[in-house]
Amino acid sequence: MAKKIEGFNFEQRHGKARVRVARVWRSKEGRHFMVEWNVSISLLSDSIIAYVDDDNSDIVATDTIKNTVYAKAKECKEQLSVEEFAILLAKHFTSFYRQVTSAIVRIVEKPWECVSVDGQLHEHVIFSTEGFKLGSERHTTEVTVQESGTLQMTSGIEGLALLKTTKSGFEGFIRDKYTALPDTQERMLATEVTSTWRYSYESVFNLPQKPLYFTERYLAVKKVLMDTFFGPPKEGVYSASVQSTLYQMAKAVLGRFHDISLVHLKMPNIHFLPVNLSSKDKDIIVKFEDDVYLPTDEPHGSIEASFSRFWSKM
Ligand SMILES: O=c1[nH]c(=O)c2[nH]c(=O)[nH]c2[nH]1
Repeated sequence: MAKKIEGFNFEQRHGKARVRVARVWRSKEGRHFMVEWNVSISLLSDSIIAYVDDDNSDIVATDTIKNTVYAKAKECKEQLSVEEFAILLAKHFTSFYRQVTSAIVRIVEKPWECVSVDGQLHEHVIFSTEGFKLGSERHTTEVTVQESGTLQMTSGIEGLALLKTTKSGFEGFIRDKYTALPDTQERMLATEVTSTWRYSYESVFNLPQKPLYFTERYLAVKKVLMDTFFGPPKEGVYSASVQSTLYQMAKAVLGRFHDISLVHLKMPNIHFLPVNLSSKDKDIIVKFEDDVYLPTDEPHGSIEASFSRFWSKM
């Protein structure tokens, strides 16, 4: 909350950013589960004496904030979702310290996946898994918890790179003296999806109790996003633009998951340029026939949008 000091508005928060922690759980059967989290915490309070009076008596040291991440990871005896861990931390800071009015916890989970050999989990196949390999897309979450227990909660995905080699076109756009792009009904469509979705749970006292509920939700949302991008397995689905595909993806998420009230999608259009090469004397070296492309990182088209239900508070 903004405070007035000496004729100025003043807002403040403090915390620790990028606290890295890994946690392993070992089941009775000898299976290993592991997560690696990168945790950033901000604490909000009404106290400004550290800023204006050189009085640190209301400050939770950021070193203490960091240590709490490890202590709470240790206390979690059962595997839990990244969302649950974020809420657990935020609840701790708002209930343990009278100065703290709300806590914002953001966590990025590194995509360690169990290694499977020939389709089976490695190492004594049934009883034990100790091997992991790094995947690509990352599961994210950000929760804000107030001392009253009021909750705002989003989850998301970063770095979900998707590409299809057909069933994509772009035509009928504005044509003027600067336009060079031809209409096409056949092109490569490539993007790297960043998405966040807001859950409608508004209190820490009113959350699904099923273990790993939010991990399951994350996997289900990812599947809906991907299935909508690619369409049904045999026939696929035609994309008239990144905008249209993005809308279909967002609509599918809101249509499918009743406890998601808002979805934001950022989908850069990563260009694969047709290669046409000819020599100085006009001999054609390479003629593009939807086969040879020049992949590029930049520039890229930038397309993003948010969709929410009418009753959403956002
Ligand atoms: O799907 C697209 N949307 C655009 O807005 C755009 N602009 C462009 O040059 N190519 C594309 N493709």
